Amino acid sequence: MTTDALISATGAIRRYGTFEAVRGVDLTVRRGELLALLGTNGAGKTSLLELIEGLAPASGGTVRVLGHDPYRERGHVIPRVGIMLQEAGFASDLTVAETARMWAGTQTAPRPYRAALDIVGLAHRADVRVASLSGGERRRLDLALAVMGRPEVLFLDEPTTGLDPASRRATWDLVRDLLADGTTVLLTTHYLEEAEELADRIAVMHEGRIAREGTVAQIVATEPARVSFVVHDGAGRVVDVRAADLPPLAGAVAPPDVARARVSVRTDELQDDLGTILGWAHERSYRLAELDARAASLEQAFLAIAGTPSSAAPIEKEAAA
Ligand SMILES: Nc1ncnc2c1ncn2[C@@H]1O[C@H](COP(=O)(O)OP(=O)(O)OP(=O)(O)O)[C@@H](O)[C@H]1O
Repeated sequence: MTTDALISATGAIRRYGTFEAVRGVDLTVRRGELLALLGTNGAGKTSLLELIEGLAPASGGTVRVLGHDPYRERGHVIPRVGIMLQEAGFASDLTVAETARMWAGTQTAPRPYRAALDIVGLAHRADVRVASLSGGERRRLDLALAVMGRPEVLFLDEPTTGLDPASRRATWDLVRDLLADGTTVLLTTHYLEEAEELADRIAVMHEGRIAREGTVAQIVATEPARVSFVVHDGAGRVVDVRAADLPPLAGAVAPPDVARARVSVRTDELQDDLGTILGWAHERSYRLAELDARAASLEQAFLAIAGTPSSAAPIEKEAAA
């Protein structure tokens, strides 16, 4: 993977009337990587994606795809990108094969249309009318069309919504194959597992801004780890421990919580504080039953970002500008 950016947004803004849905976003997707754009409903993902796909002009800032303005220089960009929108408008009275063949006719150097249907597992439905496809099969037809022209850059807007687990995994395998072939992918999804499986980097959008960006490890590192346990004595009886009985924990972000004998600690220093707790238990010949120590999950980090109220300062700054 080289470091050149095939997609970049700098201070990108999208307004609907006076409402600013995208509030000065900086984003880069490098050649050959997959960036997953996450965010709560209404965070501005689709509004941003549409700027990058060239479907709408930016109200401010700069957007570049393959070195071009995707809206004003659409003719340079479109032949080199594949777009899988959330809702595709197929002619429902055409068959799958007719739809694919027609789409292939619009591409510069398409895959054979049957090969495109084959890689999404839809070849056996070639003669079925689009109107008769299931929701998941339509999604796969969308994907077949998006990859038909062997795009350098692929936009996937919630590609596995409505797919069963097996089809979802098959789609992930296909995306991995495309990445291995050097395709650059910008993906939006509400499935955190999908982002963890596929993404080189993740950007979490919140209220029109990129709230956090990085690898999964970098994003979860910003959230405290958790340790929880129930203290037993040597005879296996539950010991009624209080928070004040525990040793000082250097990384604890809040006092330990004790609920129905289960002690929970949130800490920024998992290894050190776990060592302290184990030493404390050992000295007292306690057993730590149901001991669970784990780093933060992507879901935890996501929920923490989603629960953050609108960052007042930057918005006020914009209003004053
Ligand atoms: N055409 C429009 N006119 C006015 N407001 C709009 C328009 N399209 C979107 N919005 C608003 O802009 C904000 C961002 O919407 P957007 O669809 O980009 O969010 P999203 O992150 O893609 O959400 P979801 O996950 O629900 O698809 C929302 O508050 C939405 O109501």
